Amino acid sequence: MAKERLYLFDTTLRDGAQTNGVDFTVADKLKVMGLLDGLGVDYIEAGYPGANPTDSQLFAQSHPAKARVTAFGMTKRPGRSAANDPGVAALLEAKADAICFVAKASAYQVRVALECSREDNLDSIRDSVTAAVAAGREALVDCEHFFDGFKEDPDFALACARTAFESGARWVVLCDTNGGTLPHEVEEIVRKVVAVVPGDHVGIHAHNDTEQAVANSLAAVRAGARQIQGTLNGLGERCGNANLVSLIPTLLLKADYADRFEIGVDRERLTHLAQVSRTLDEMLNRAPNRHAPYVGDSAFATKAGIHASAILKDPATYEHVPPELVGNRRRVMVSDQAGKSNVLSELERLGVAVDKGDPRVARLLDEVKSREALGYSYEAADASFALLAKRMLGTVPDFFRVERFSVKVERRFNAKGEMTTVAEAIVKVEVDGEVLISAAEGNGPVNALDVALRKDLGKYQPLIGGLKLTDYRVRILDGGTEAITRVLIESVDETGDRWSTVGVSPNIIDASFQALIDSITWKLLKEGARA
Ligand SMILES: CC(=O)SCCNC(=O)CCNC(=O)[C@H](O)C(C)(C)COP(=O)(O)OP(=O)(O)OC[C@H]1O[C@@H](n2cnc3c(N)ncnc32)[C@H](O)[C@@H]1OP(=O)(O)O
Ligand SMILES: CC(=O)C(=O)O
Repeated sequence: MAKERLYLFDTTLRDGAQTNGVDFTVADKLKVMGLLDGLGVDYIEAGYPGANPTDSQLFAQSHPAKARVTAFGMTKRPGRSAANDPGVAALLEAKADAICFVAKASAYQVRVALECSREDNLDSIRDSVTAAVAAGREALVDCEHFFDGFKEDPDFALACARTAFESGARWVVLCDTNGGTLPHEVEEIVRKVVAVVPGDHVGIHAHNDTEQAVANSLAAVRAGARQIQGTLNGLGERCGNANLVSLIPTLLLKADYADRFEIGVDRERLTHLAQVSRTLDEMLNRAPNRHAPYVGDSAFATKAGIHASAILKDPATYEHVPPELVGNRRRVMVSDQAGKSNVLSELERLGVAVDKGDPRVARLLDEVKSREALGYSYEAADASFALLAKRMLGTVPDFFRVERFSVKVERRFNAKGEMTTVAEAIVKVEVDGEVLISAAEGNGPVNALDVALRKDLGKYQPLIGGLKLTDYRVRILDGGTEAITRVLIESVDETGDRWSTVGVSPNIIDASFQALIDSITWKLLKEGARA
């Protein structure tokens, strides 16, 4: 049986731009358009020409893309014709393949927000769509508040949808604008709409206010809608829009959808999905959601020993799809929830071949569990675990020995007479029988200690030149005076490799020192340094 075509409409650059804290530049938008086009979405809603200088500038140039570049804006205002409406004029002038008009589809919204009559609203839809089609553009109508409007007055909501379709709109998009509609309601209402407007002209635009935007989009498809609007990483107003990064793999990998529908994204492009998702987060300076379905760091990670044991026999035992299909990877972590299988898997990743029956595996696992009881966390500190494992297997040389360190924090007047806080550290290390003393200042005690430690490591100095600290996290594990501090440090080197190390102590400087020493030692081991 021939598959039906399902269209993907991305609004990362329009509804996504309405996300609290998100602010795209023209350059950002062009980059995201490239990512989306590479992925294979059908429509890219790039912004709202006339609403702000960024979007006006963006739509002043044409965009050679396989996807249909779409300009968003409202229908003409009541009381004037489309030909006399500056908002509609900006849309018609925009260099775009398609125009998506937003129009109210709720009698209540028409009365309260637009303060016009129902007939005026229908006229705005009719006149605006007709003008866009006459100008040779593909027209879409986002029927705002459609589901709430339908519950209140189905005839008026349907009249809005029908007017859009009969005026020439290629797509009539049903919007759950306030995001409160549930999947069973969406399914029921969309079935009624497709009896009036053919399903291959109906789209769904779901918001995530009850965390069901993805489920609502799938419900609409089951009921007959054939366009899904959504955003990368679920960006969007308030709680966001339907997340295309979750929807795309579901449509391609789950039989109920994959067997019936074809989308513009193919299995090869799907392998870039995790990268696309991370690139957007990086551009927006947002920490990626570790628990994001399909693409998050934890999406295919397991801590539990029982799971790890089965995964090593066959990954399908605990994975709903293979991670490589979406460009993600499997992670088997070592922690206090682990069994020997977790340790073996991690050792294999580190290139260490050990037999499951080797008593050192059980000893290493016991050591990890006792240390985790003291506050260490190895699942978040891959390099510290690797060092612990390699030490127990006897393969870590003593590259250097820190004989002593001191750190001083002083608040004093500087030369300009301003009060400043200065941190200074002195470190005495022995490398190959040679004693080296380094002193450094820093913007805080840990920074001063880090700089002093890495200032002179004798013969190893050329190997650690590109090492940098990129993240420093502190967690106090017990309250009160018995508090234990856990420090997690992330480091990066000149090759872009990243690793994390951990230190635990009642004293924050001491905990930081342990994590710093592990980081340097891991770098030397990675470089193949010899003692
Ligand atoms: C559900 C959604 O996400 S819809 C998308 C919403 N996105 C945005 O609003 C982002 C971009 N918007 C903007 O930059 C500005 O709102 C602009 C430039 C579009 C308009 O700005 P202003 O002219 O100052 O109007 P303002 O934003 O205060 O109010 C919106 C006006 O549009 C009217 N309006 C709202 N929807 C529609 C519609 N579908 N058709 C016609 N008019 C509409 C409102 O009634 C209101 O009219 P009023 O000024 O007579 O009260
Ligand atoms: C159009 C739109 O973004 C909405 O109704 O949610």
